[in-house]
Amino acid sequence: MSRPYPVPATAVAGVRGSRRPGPAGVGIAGTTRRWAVCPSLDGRKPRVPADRTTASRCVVRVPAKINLFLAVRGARPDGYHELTTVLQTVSVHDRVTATLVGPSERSQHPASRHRMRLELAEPDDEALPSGDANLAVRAARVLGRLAGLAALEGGASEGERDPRTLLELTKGIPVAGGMAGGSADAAAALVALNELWGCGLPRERLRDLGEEVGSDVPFCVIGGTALATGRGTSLARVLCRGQFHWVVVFDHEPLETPDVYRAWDAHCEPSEVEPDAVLQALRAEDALALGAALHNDLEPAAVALRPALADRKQALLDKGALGAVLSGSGPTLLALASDAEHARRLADDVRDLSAREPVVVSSPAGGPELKATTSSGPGHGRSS
Ligand SMILES: C[C@@](CO)(OP(=O)(O)O)[C@H](O)COP(=O)(O)OP(=O)(O)OC[C@H]1O[C@@H](n2ccc(N)nc2=O)[C@H](O)[C@@H]1O
Ligand SMILES: Nc1ncnc2c1ncn2[C@@H]1O[C@H](COP(=O)(O)OP(=O)(O)O)[C@@H](O)[C@H]1O
Repeated sequence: MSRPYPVPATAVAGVRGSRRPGPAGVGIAGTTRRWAVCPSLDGRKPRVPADRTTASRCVVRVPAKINLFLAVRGARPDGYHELTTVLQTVSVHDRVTATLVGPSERSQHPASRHRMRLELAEPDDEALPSGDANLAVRAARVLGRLAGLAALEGGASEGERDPRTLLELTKGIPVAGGMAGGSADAAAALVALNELWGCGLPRERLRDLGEEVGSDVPFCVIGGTALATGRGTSLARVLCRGQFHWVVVFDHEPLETPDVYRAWDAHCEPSEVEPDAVLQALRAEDALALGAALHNDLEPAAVALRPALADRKQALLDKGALGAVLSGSGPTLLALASDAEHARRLADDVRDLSAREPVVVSSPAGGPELKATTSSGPGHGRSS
């Protein structure tokens, strides 16, 4: 059993101000928009923009993440673990579509956005949780609370004809695979609904809100490459030159993140390894050096739960990967190739390692992207 990691009071105190409305006269976006004060369920008076939002449908494409380096410094008193990790987005994507549904003259009226039900479309993957257990729905509630969307809180309906916000998820990222699929959907939901509901929050503010939903969500909101500390939510951007090419090897069964951290508690000790070699390799666009520097302290914990992962990782190295590492809490494994062509050959060579076909991806892959906005309301009705 490892010793608890001493955490400064500020680190466990909660989200930086995100539950509080801004000071009088300052909107949540910190801009000079006009604001209307709306009642919220818990008596606070968050502010929402009183502008006329015209979007009726927003589609956001969001990439998965991998951990190029992950050191666990110890268990914290709040149930999390203190980390140092280098995160990067990769070209495996989910898509989140947010649509205003209902009688058009009502759902398109700005006031309707203040009292609206939230619905998650039937997921196409049965491994996906429905309702509030889904991280995209949780993210929507966090933003809805800040924006004063009272009906989102209780989900109360005044009837089928009420306008509502429909969230639809199209999954490309494996569920519970260590690639932050749920967190990516939460990040995409924040970006899509920020647009759909006309909140006008800057990306940095959405990033801070993400902390209320999960440790990986703030990174998924900004994307790219970052060094994260604390429970994974204190982020600093990292310079990465060029692109890296990977083979992603999936597993047939998911691994749940809390189980892997519990296995770390049982089997591992805090480590002092630092990410300097990874950071240097990213700056230098040096795949060989990056392969040698890949590191994940959660690997022995995941292997304790799923012993076959050790042999699979060794097989990737034997087949010529520059390096191989568990993605986050696993069970997905990442094999680094020297270029795109090497990645394709490697993927062919490791086809037999798991039941699901390996995929070739590149990194970094940017952040959540607003792919389409369908406009409605006076003078609109077009897609962009
Ligand atoms: C391991 C990592 C590495 O990036 O990613 P995944 O493999 O899950 O993608 C993260 O630390 C996972 O982040 P995320 O999946 O967002 O975790 P959260 O929802 O915040 O927490 C789920 C549970 O994981 C454990 N947890 C998570 C983060 C952390 N720093 N310490 C922890 O001990 C806690 O038991 C927590 O209750
Ligand atoms: N939209 C979602 N997509 C995937 N998983 C989700 C989602 N919402 C909630 N989850 C749950 O979150 C947990 C972690 O899933 P995910 O983020 O995909 O993996 P990981 O934490 O391993 O990166 C799983 O138990 C999954 O059921």
